[in-house]
Amino acid sequence: MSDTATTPSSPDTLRARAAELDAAHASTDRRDAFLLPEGVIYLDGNSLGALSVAARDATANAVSRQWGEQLIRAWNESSWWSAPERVGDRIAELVGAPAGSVVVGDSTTVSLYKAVHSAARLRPGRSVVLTDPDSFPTDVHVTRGVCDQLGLTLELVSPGDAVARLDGSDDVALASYSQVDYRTGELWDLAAITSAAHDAGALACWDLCHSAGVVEVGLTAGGADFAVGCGYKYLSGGPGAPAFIFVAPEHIAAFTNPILGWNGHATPFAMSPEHVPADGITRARVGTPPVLGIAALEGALTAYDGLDVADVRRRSLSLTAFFVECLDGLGIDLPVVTPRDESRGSQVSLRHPDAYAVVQALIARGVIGDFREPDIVRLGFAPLYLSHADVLAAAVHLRDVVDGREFERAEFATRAAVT
Ligand SMILES: Cc1ncc(COP(=O)(O)O)c(C=O)c1O
Ligand SMILES: Nc1c(O)cccc1C(=O)C[C@H](N)C(=O)O
Repeated sequence: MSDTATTPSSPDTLRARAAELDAAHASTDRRDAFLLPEGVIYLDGNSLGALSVAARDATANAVSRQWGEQLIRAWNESSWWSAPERVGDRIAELVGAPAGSVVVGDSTTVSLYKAVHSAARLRPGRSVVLTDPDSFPTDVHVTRGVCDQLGLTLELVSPGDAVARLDGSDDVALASYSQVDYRTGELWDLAAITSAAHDAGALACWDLCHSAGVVEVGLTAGGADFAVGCGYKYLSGGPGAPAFIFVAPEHIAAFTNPILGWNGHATPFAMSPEHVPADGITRARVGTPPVLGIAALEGALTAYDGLDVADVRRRSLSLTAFFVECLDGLGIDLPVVTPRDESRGSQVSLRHPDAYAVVQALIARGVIGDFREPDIVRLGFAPLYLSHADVLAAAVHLRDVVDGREFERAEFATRAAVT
C-alpha cells in the first residue's frame, strides 16, 4: 500500500506530539525493564527482542544456582520438568488461549511441523493444504514437506484470497497462515479465515511469530485449531528461545504428535518401549526441553505482568501510526507498504531501491532495523521498550540518511551473511 507525503509538520510540533502520546501511553511503558545500549534506537524487536533485566537474571539463576548447585535435583527442585507447560500457560494468556492448551519447547519450525502434520491428519479424505506463497519461507517448506509425507497437495493461496478459495469447497484439510506478514506487516483476519475454513469442513493453523505479545491474537475467540509462535521476537526470550505450540482443547485428545518422543509420553520414567501419549498438551512435547532458554523466556515474560495485551496493542498502534505521521510530517517520501489502517502488526515497512544500504546507514547512526528482500526497510516497534520520542528520533535519522544520500557510501553496500 503506497502513500506519499502530505503536509509537513515542524519538528517542534512533532516533538510536542511525541510527548503528549508518551504521556497518554505511560501505563504500558516498560523501558526500565529492558537493557538497551546507550544511544541505540532498537527497531528490530520483531526479529530478536531486546534483553530484559528479568531474562538476564533468570538465566543467571538457572545457570549458577539451579544447574551449578542443585545439579540434577533441579529437575524437581526448580521444576524444570514442568517448565514447558508452566511457561506455555503464561503465553496462553497473551494469545487468548486457555491454560493447558500451550506448551513451549522446540523451534517454531519443528512446532509448525507438529501442528500442520497433526491437523492435516484430522481431516482424512481431504487432499489439499493451503498456505501463503509469501509466508516466511520455513512455513512454506514445512507445509510442503508435510504434504509430501502425507500424499497431500500444497496449494499456495494468499491469505487475502483464502476465504474465497474455501467458500463452498470440500477438498481442503487445513488452511495454515501467519497472522502478521513478516515482510509487509499486514495483519490478517484470523477469525474470518478460521471461520471460512470451518464452514468448508477444514481446520486452521496460525503462525503467531509476528503477533504474539503485540496483537490481541484471540485464539479461542477466533476459533483457531492450532497455532505456533516463537519466543525470541516481541516476547524477548533471547536468541534461539523456545517456540510454543497451541492445540485447541477440543483437538488435544486426537492430536497425534508426528515426533513420538519420551517427553510426550504418559509415563516417561516408566521407560517403556511402547508409546502412550500423555494426556493434555504434554503430548505435544518431544524430547528434553531447552531449560536455559525456557528460563530466559520465563523471565522475559514478566515484562507483561500487570499489563493487558489490549493496552499493549493500543500502544503499538500508536507508535506505528506516529511513525507514519513523522514520515509525512518530515517529508520522507518513501512508499509505505504496511497498511495505514489498523490491519497491521507492530512494524512499518518502507520501500527503497537501496533498502539494504539505507538500513546499514541507519544502523551506523544507532537506529537498528532490518532489510528484507527485495527492497524493504523493515522497522519493528516493540511497544514495551520504545517511546514516541524514539520513533520521532528514528524518523529524523531516516530523513537525514535519505535526503543526504548517506546510503550511497561504499561501506553500506557490502552484504553481511545474516541480514
Ligand atoms: C513467520 C515466521 N515463522 C517462523 C520463523 C522462524 O522459525 P524458527 O524459529 O524455527 O527459526 C520466523 C522467523 O525466523 C518467522 O518470521
Ligand atoms: N530467527 C532468525 C535468526 O536465527 C537469524 C536471523 C533472523 C531471524 C529471524 O527471526 C528472522 C525473522 N523471522 C523475520 O521475520 O525475518
